[in-house]
Amino acid sequence: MMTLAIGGDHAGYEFKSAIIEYLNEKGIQTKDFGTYSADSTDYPDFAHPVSLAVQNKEFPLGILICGSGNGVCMTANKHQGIRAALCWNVELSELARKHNNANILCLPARFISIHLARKIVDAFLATNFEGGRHERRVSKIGC
Ligand SMILES: O=C(CO)[C@H](O)[C@H](O)[C@H](O)COP(=O)(O)O
Repeated sequence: MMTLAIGGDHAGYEFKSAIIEYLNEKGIQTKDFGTYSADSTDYPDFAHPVSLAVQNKEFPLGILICGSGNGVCMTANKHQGIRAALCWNVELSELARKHNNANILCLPARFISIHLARKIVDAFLATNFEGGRHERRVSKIGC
């Protein structure tokens, strides 16, 4: 059974709770790296641990959430082997997996609905890397 790493700051707290519940109902386990309340926090404090855990192959994929999604995405992409993608619709989520072999999904909690966030997560988990020409391009990213 798959286990995912998930984390986010105060702006992502409600979404994180809802996504964890949604995934657990589907039989997908999660390791919650925090934050654990809506009190103000700093997104790197959660984005770094999630990224490290995925980088170290403790988890195949991760989900990070903050207000815009940009802060967690920038932080995650500092890690070797991490390809974090900021996705605000289903098509971007599919493309992030198909073409970029993204291993961390970043969500902008202040700009999308939780309903859409669930669909974006579904797409991310259901889509595989296509390889082929994209393999060459991803390898040229050099991470
Ligand atoms: O979006 C974010 C970082 O990219 C954060 O979640 C915050 O929303 C953003 O930094 C604004 O901070 P605030 O303390 O919630 O006003």
